[in-house]
Amino acid sequence: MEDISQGAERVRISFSGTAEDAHAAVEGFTYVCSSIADGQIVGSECAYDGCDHTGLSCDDVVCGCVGVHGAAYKRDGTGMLDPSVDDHMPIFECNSNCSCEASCWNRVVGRGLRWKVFVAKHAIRSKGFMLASLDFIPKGAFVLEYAGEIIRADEAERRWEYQRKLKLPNYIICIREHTTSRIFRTNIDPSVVGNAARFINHSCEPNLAFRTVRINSMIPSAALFATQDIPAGQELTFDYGDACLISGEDASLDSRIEKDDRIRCDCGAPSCRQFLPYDVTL
Ligand SMILES: C[S@@+](CC[C@H](N)C(=O)[O-])C[C@H]1O[C@@H](n2cnc3c(N)ncnc32)[C@H](O)[C@@H]1O
Repeated sequence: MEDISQGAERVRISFSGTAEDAHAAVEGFTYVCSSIADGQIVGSECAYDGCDHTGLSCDDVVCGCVGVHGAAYKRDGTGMLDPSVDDHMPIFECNSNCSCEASCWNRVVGRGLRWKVFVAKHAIRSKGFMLASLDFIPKGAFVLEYAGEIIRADEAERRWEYQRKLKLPNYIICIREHTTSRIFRTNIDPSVVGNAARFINHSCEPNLAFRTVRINSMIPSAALFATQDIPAGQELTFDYGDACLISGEDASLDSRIEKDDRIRCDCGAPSCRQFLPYDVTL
């Protein structure tokens, strides 16, 4: 096992395999625990007000954060998503301006990785590396952020075109949040600067799903939560078509692309859609 994590990650991320495999996995990328945005991205400097009740736990009667934005987590301090809350709603966690305790139940993604995960070569060669869990992870738990460079749409398109021409693996995801009046789009590229989430493969029947979580700025963290109980040793997957946080929209994307550009999906799920979802807007 070779450690590829950055010191600030709360749980060690290790690689199982040969030293050569470990080297190949981490070659050419820098480890970060959460996404980084350059100065051109609007909102990266915008910290919002925190709550003010030193030493107390937050509840929606006294907490400004939860009172304004609503609560998504159970209040029992386990960090689990509350299943009764609409899973399309963005999450606002207590942030660095809040005076509540570090153990506040509304701080989950902000506290970082809690489970042990590892990178390994996938048994199916075409899938390259994969990420799997060393721990049992319960349904509703935060697993890890999809961290990388936050880039503008034109830069995402340029990078994607480059990767497509060279037939390189695609790591860029575009998260879309739909409101009644507009769509907020966040492009994340972990190709060169990223964390262990860049090793997560697609599955048409995944065990993780995205939620957008705002902590210290209006730029969301793309946080992956367990959608089912995940036994220790199981591969972690998400649906590449689900980065769009509105149900159903990705279904139309496959029919609008060139046949040559499609990557055959080897997820092996009974409902496999045969090709990896593809975002034509990149
Ligand atoms: C975000 S990367 C995932 C990590 C990648 N396997 C690696 O070795 O770094 C996405 C790439 O992994 C491969 N991939 C992911 N899921 C796959 C699947 N279900 N079937 C086949 N290839 C897959 C494709 O090459 C895709 O472009």
